[in-house]
Amino acid sequence: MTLRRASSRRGAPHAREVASDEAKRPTPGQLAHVAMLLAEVLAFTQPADVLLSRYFRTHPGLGARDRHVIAETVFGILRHLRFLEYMSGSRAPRPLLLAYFHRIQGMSLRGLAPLLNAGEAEQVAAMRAGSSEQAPLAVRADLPDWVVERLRTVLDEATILALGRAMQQPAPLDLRVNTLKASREDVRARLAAQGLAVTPTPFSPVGLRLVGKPAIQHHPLFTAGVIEVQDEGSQLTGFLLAPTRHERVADFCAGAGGKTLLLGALMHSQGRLYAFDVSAARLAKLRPRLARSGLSNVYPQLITDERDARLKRLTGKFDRVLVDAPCSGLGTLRRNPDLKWRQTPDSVAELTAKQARILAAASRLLKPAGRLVYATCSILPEENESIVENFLAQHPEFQLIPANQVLARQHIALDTGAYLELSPALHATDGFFAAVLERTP
Ligand SMILES: C[S@@+](CC[C@H](N)C(=O)[O-])C[C@H]1O[C@@H](n2cnc3c(N)ncnc32)[C@H](O)[C@@H]1O
Repeated sequence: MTLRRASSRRGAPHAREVASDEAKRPTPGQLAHVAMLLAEVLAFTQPADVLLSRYFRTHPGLGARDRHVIAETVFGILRHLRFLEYMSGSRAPRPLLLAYFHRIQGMSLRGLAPLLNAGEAEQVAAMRAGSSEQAPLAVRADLPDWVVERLRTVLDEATILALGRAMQQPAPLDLRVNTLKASREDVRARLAAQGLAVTPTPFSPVGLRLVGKPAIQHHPLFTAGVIEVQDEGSQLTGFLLAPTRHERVADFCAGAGGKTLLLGALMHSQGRLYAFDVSAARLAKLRPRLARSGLSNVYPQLITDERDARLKRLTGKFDRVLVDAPCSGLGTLRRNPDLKWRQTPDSVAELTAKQARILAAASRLLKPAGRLVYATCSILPEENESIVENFLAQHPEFQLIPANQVLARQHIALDTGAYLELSPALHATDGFFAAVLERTP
């Protein structure tokens, strides 16, 4: 409404609006693909990015522009699903995507008209009138009710709303510079000289942040192992563990090795760094990254689970252990907006039991005075501080070392208190949690 009045005053009724609607308007073909893909995605049986890749493989005729529009629209709808459902009163693909173009993309009814089927103009007109101002907090924050309930135990309403809204924004692309191969400043200067908008990350001393989403995977700096893609929050776990040369270090849940590579570089490729994981497929992805990185101190180890006999033989042998625990991933909604609808209270209950078992098993690897870092990319208190508090209650031989002090010793000016707790609303990182624990000497 406001936009219309403003246009009329400038004496060119709707001209800008029409031009902008035309730029935003998908083709009927693109819209049909979005509706088909959305029907699969909204079943929430598999991750949205997996379904998206499969859809593009089975529709090879789609051009780059089509793929871009389809992917952006599906992810845009997932980011705003709760609000769109509230506005359209439906979870069917067609009303959701019309609500998305009208209420999120700001397309007018007139702009949408060429795409509408019979009866849909009335539906869209009804959506225009609706407001979410009076809606429950969970709708305004675009989060499931059960997540909001749990957040309410530790956060006030305004913080939950800010968090939910920040999670709706796409994440920037954070890079980690492999300091074995180059300095952050050198890499920044090279990327800037190529016209990329790049700035140093505010907290991690080895991070760079890129605006937009340039395809960095084929960049010579990437293929030469000088840069890796890694969120700034993840980078900071390395600085909490702070491994030094000549130590024996374990990355207990190494996966494809995002944090392993950073730890190896902080150790200057010296000492011994064991990368444990239960997934052969994930450890296999670590191999080419290791080859690019130039690290020679990393030993990938496939284990059956946290009770593997090999781990028993290593009891009391490590100086530092990182537990980057399997978690709900609810801190990564900027990248994986479908996760908020794929996780449930039951799946989180299973995860918390596993997290407690893994943390207890990993702690047994430490020498006296050894350091343990427990980290998740979750925002739920039960996966974070509750796990740590229960662990400390059952393991009096460990104590909590304030994360802000550990970071300050490394000249990282980031004070979120005794725990590292990052939020996209405050720190422009994923939602992230980490605690530093030390075994008494
Ligand atoms: C959050 S991901 C790790 C991500 C990885 N650290 C990185 O930075 O790329 C959690 C990992 O824990 C592994 N995992 C699950 N159960 C485990 C267990 N019982 N012991 C060790 N690792 C486990 C999963 O296979 C998964 O790779």
